[in-house]
Amino acid sequence: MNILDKIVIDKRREVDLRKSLIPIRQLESSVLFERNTNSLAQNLTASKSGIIAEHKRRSPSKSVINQNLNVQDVAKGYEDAGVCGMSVLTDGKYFGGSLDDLLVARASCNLPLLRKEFVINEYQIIEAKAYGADVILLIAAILSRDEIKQFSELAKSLKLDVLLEVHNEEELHKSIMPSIDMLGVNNRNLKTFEVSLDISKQLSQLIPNDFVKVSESGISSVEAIKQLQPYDYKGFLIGENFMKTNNPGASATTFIEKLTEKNII
Ligand SMILES: O=C(O)c1ccccc1NCC(=O)[C@H](O)[C@H](O)COP(=O)(O)O
Repeated sequence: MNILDKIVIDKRREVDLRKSLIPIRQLESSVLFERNTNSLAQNLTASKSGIIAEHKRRSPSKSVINQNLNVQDVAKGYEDAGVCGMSVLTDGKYFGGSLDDLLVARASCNLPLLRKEFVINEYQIIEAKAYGADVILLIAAILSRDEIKQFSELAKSLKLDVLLEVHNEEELHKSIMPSIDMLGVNNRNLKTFEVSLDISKQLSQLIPNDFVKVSESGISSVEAIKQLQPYDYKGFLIGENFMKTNNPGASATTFIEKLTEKNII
């Protein structure tokens, strides 16, 4: 069994447990549920750098990345760096994240926040809103077309942006629908962990222009952004490259400065 299948099996158990502990009506009565959300898609369209910076302690492909930081400092640092949005991993077992991380990030900055999660149930979308997210991730590899439609329409009804993630042509074709705001191409194969920017390059021409294009994973230099820009990507999701340093915010600042110095943006 590949890692993605394992994550989904664990996630189904986890969501059933969470549902039994905190009913939907309780999530819907939280203060943050009433909050006006910020659009990441709009920020990316207006931005030059397009950086979405991630909070990621560990991952199945790299094991430990950084366990010594606090979410508040990371969120403030990313905001000061001028990134367009922040991605917060909320999976505990495989990434060391939590919904509390999302809550702390929400309290620490005004950036649009992406709940980076393996969404397999509507409940997780209501949770995302209740814990301060502005955007949800839907991963085509683990969802049917009907689920993508149902989940993205629910997210839109809650005024959340939807980032739909694909890794190949088949996933892309099953996912195109009006309730998606951004199409993310993951350069990492989530089953084998192989990473290649060529995936973003190959799939870009198949993505209709009505979607904001985001390239995700394996971006570790400004040269990678330079390579991807001709393919019309407006967003670049970067995790490990910032999180492996002692100060991810400073690292994001330097990265954006380099993009300007080298006339990439
Ligand atoms: O990062 C992993 O090892 C991973 C494994 C299995 C499923 C998802 C995984 N990562 C989620 C992500 O999409 C990345 O955290 C994100 O794109 C940032 O990637 P990177 O800049 O390479 O840290």
